[in-house]
Amino acid sequence: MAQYRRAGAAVAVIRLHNAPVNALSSAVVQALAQGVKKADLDPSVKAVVICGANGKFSAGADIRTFSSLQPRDRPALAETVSLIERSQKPVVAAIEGVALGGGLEVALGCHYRIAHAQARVGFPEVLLGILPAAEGTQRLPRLIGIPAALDLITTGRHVLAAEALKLGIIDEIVKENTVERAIELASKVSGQPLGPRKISLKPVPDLPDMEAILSEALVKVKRKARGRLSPEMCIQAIKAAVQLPFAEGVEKERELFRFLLGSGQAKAQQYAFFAERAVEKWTMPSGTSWKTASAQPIRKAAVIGLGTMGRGIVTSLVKAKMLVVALEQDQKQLDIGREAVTSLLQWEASKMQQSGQSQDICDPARLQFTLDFGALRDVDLVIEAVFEDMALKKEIFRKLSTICKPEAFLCTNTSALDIDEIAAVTSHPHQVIGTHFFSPAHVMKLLEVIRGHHTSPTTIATAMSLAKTLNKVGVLVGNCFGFVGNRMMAPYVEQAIFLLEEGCKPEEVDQAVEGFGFHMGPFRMLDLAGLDVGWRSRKGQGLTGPKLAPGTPARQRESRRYSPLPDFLCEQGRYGQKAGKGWYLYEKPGGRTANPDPWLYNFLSEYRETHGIKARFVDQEEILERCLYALINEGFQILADRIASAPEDIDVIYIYGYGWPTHRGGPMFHASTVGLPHVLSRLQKYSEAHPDIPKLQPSPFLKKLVALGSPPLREWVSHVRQPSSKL
Ligand SMILES: CC/C=C\C/C=C/C(=O)SCCNC(=O)CCNC(=O)[C@H](O)C(C)(C)COP(=O)(O)OP(=O)(O)OC[C@H]1O[C@@H](n2cnc3c(N)ncnc32)[C@H](O)[C@@H]1OP(=O)(O)O
Repeated sequence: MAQYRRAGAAVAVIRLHNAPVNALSSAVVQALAQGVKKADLDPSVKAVVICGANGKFSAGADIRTFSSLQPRDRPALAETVSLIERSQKPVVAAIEGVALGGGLEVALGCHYRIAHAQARVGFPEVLLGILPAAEGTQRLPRLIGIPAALDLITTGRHVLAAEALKLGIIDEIVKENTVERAIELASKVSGQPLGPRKISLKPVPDLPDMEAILSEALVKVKRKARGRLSPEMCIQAIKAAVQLPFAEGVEKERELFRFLLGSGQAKAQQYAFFAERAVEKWTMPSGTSWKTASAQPIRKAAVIGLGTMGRGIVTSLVKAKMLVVALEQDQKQLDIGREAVTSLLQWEASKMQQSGQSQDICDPARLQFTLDFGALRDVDLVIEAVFEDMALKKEIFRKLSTICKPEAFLCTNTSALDIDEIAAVTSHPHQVIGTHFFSPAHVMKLLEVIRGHHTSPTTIATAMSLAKTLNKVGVLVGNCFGFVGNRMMAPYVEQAIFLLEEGCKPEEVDQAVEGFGFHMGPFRMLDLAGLDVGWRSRKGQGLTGPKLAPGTPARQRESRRYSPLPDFLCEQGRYGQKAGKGWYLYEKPGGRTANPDPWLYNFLSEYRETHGIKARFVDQEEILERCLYALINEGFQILADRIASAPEDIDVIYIYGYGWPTHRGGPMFHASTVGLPHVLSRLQKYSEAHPDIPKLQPSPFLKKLVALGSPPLREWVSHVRQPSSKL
């Protein structure tokens, strides 16, 4: 838990030990405190070094134990940090790997801090719905001043050693032998006065406009937080550091921590933290899993199509230091794509420079632009990113199947199309897989990885490992129309549009959803994505356009309710932001400010009149419930169909791909929080009111879970019916 040893005659070294990240469990904290006391009592020890095993200082408090923390208790970690600072002998932190959260708080209790050049420090607690509660909100402002402390504590961002040195968090950077150098420093400073090294005794550096800085910070975090409490509480704690003596500031910090810990938000954010890690450990319905499948190395990759998606994918691959071949169909498109990728890479390089990272990502030698399919002969993996046209995709995969080396992995970037149909045209269907990137692909963290019927475990492992290499979260899902993300999105968008028919305005629906915490409501999202995308898909499905049977009622498709509203908008060229008009009006084509549009109000009134719909007032509760519960209901069906192997998969997809607010933990977590019987009863009510909307009819799996007494979320999949044996 914490090893105590002597280094040379006069230095004691305490090494934190709790694989894999030296989380500060109560046993580790206790052992650390014992080590510090032992060193203090031993007259032959003149100085102490604290370090971590396996090249990591510590990733902070053990998050798994938070649910059992008694909010009334003074955190033992805070006691220990204070004990370290009170030590009569100099204590030096030797930081390798990470010092995060409680790990950094331990380091701030030390009198000196040395870090390896690759080490990262930070206070990510805000991302877990809490705040640094081992006196971190009181020490950091004293050490680095209010503006920098506000930035680090309210964003949770990690900083590299170089930036930490600049900020004054650490005293020295070393390229190797961090612990040895710390031992040297400890020996050198032993006997020197410790008072000036105790951060708690320092005043917070004063600034003339302190009040204004704090108020501005509050306005900024409130605007960004979308209902998340922890950033605001972090500011209150930092304010206490400015206004109160250290001990009273610590009391305030504790009070705010207790409040946050007891809030549902902390639970949701911590669930999301572990869900993100759980999805890496994928399992197929056959039982094959990450444990047995091994990924193949990818050194050289190709991207076909340099539209918005392709450009982002190329940028991601180049950033991950791969060799990349970028292919287009004609010179003009290739030149446009090359220019766009170059400017994306320059932008990325400048961002990396600002954060002190090396920026050698733009090395042109690693990136080849071509019109020639022959250049794909030696690539390890191809990502096809042309637009959503099955015939085109099949033509490309047929070609790839003959040109690429037999062991190459063939990925299709699609948001809905059938992976098996694409794989069927190749000679190696087991090496074909869906990789659904989200736009912009070099920014968005989600990668939906879709296994086809024949996709091999090695192909899956390779695609999941690619996600990690690209610094994305890969989630493995099954093959069905829309997979997980878009399949659940469809009933949500459908409800939003039905609500317009019934009397809402787009901004009313968006406000309700944004008030819940989404970054964007459904109509702003549709305008951003482009209304023509859905229109093309509906035409493809024969729901509208030339394939629609003559005489089909305008608002009905196969006895189900259908709204032609988005089709009408597209017929008018209202494709959304890019056209300057869609569900909203924009200042110009490509403009970003969504303004309510009187034309649309008239259009909606006329539409209702034509179809004999009497507009009614719909309250916020109904708007939210119909949109969100329709989406959640589909999530239960997806679990029952084994398209997602666990609720965590769905939640991670929604948090990282669709802007579901993290402090609500994802749709399935949200359902478990509001209670499955509640979700069921609301769906029953709405489906009775709208019997022609099948997506409001409660999923049989949801009903089953309620009948079973609503077991906790982690038990849900054990109640999914196993496919019947073929024997
Ligand atoms: C009592 C309260 C008093 C004071 C307040 C202090 C609060 C805190 O300190 S809260 C914790 C703050 N720290 C963090 O938020 C860091 C969280 N961890 C990470 O960001 C990353 O894990 C990492 C950067 C440290 C390492 O990343 P990577 O190498 O990609 O590994 P993984 O993320 O897959 O993690 C490996 C493994 O470790 C588990 N884990 C990581 N951190 C913690 C932790 N703080 N507590 C418990 N467990 C942790 C993680 O879940 C992985 O395990 P599983 O694969 O089994 O899930």
